[in-house]
Amino acid sequence: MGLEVDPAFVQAAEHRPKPTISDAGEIPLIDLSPLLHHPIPSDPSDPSIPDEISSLIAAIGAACLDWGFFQVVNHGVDLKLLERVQAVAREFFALPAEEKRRVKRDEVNALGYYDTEHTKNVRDWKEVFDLVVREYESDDGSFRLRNQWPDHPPAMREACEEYIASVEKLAYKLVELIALSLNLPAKRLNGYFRDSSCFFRINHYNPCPSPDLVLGVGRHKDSGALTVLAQDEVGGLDVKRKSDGEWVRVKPIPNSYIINVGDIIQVWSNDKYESVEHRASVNTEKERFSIPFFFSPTFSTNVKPLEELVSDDKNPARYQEYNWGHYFSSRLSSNFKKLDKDNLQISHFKKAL
Ligand SMILES: O=C(O)CCC(=O)C(=O)O
Ligand SMILES: [Fe+2]
Repeated sequence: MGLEVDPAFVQAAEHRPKPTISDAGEIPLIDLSPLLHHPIPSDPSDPSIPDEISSLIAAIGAACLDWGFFQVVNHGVDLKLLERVQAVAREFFALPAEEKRRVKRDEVNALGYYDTEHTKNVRDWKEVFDLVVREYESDDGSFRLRNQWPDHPPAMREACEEYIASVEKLAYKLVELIALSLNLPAKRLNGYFRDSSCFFRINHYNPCPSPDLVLGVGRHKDSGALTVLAQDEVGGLDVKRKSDGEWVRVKPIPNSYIINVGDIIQVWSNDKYESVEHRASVNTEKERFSIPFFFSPTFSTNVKPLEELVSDDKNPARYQEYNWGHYFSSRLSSNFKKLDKDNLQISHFKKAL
């Protein structure tokens, strides 16, 4: 295949997707149906926890430990809500470019439509629509998160808001199960999300003449606490398998969500649950949509390893505290355009032990 794309999209040779990708060794598939019959227990050491729930907590703990990624079914989010978002997404991205650009992100307001995002300073083969649950403006007015709703399709706002309300409930359940798997009270982490900075995105990947040279989203780790991702039937999400560093394609499963641990859970758990690199590959034939919900704490949160999970002698804290709001705004400004420097990573807060 020749160079049929703008060089701004072309990945360095070592980061290009291989023509064949392993679909062996799939990420764990977890059935959340025990939650339909039992409440989430509050205390991990409660002797009356039903076996079904203990097994579920153990499966989530093992998936976080071994993969940092898993898929869930019987998750309680009504499929119709997702289908409505998929329908409005299809309509929105099919609009003429000038129509989409009327709600375009800019240097101050980071929300709306955007088609020139960079991951690690290489342009992504994608266009996105971003919104937040809670709007925000920095004290000096230099950074703003203000939702921009297009005139078309008119149902976009309602479809997104209803979907997000339901996915947020799922995210809380998962955070509680993850807390229990770390032997913490179920609601140990909930307070951080009270005025959460949740971020919602619709990714649209057009077919590409050179899928061997570009990526829909370059390799990255999600910087929030937990991501709840819906992908369509096309497939293209690749996860870096922890056991051997190989890229593995995540097979689309109807009516499932892909869950991954973000950098904040990695820091809270003092590296027990690692945030794992992933990317989106594209193809020559089919457009693809993916819809991540990034569940993240209040911007004022100072993120550091949880005190209950560290001990000065055996397991000292591996990170210095960092402020989530500063981190988030720095990451957002680094994906706005190509820069000459690397973006902020949690490794910058790693302590020399
Ligand atoms: O498209 C996908 O499957 C992954 C998207 C992703 O990783 C992201 O938006 O952070
Ligand atoms: Fe991601």
